[in-house]
Amino acid sequence: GCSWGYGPKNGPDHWHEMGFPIAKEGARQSPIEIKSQEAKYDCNLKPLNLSYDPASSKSISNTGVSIQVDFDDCSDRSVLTGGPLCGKYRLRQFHFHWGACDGHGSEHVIDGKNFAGELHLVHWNAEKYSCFGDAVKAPDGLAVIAVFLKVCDSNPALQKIVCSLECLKSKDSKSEFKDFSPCSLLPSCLQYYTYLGSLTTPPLCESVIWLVLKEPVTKQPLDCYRIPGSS
Ligand SMILES: CN[C@H]1CN(c2cccc(OC)c2)S(=O)(=O)c2sc(S(N)(=O)=O)cc21
Ligand SMILES: [Zn+2]
Repeated sequence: GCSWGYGPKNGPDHWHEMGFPIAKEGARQSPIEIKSQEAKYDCNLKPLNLSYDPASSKSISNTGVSIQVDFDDCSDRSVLTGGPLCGKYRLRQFHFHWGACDGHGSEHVIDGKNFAGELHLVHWNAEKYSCFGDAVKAPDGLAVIAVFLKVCDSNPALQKIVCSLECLKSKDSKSEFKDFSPCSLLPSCLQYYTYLGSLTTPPLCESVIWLVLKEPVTKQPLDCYRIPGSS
């Protein structure tokens, strides 16, 4: 069909001919390969400051291309400030990218290293833009924290997410997902690389300030959950 995904006929190499020319013509397309030796230290950058209210988590859903947890972003309940950011960015959702095997799955690559998966925490600049739809079209509209995921035997924080996958086997299924603190998914060290990029999926808008954490977290195998309809 006409919907994009990650298969041989609808994957990233086809997105430019599926209505998203920016995939080929864009100036700041993500993901990128980060070469740590080429990164420059910037003394003007501040530490990331996360203030998340677990009560603002709402639901978990199978979007057909990912597993996503949505948050109440009608007020400043869960916000990101600091780093390179001007103003407060509200947490809207987090979601995952992973592969069919543990050797690959992350979108960003650091010094040639692929990780088993990657967690994205998506925030939008609610100080400057009146709604998410406006922010996603602006060059400083979104800030996404990327966290690399490694395979391990167990990760209690992820356990709650994996357990809820049982009833999310079909595309567009959704269930309630309350009192979850995204901080539990983050590594202890919040050192990061930052660059100006885009959404890594259609519509590939060039509106993301990327914050890629240097330290990965460990996750249990998610590859037993293939997202239906994504290939
Ligand atoms: C399907 N995936 C995207 C969904 N989005 C979306 C939803 C509605 C409208 C819209 O543009 C008008 C974009 S999104 O902005 O939440 C994000 S963030 C992101 S990633 N992997 O770069 O972190 C991918 C997507
Ligand atoms: Zn993502």
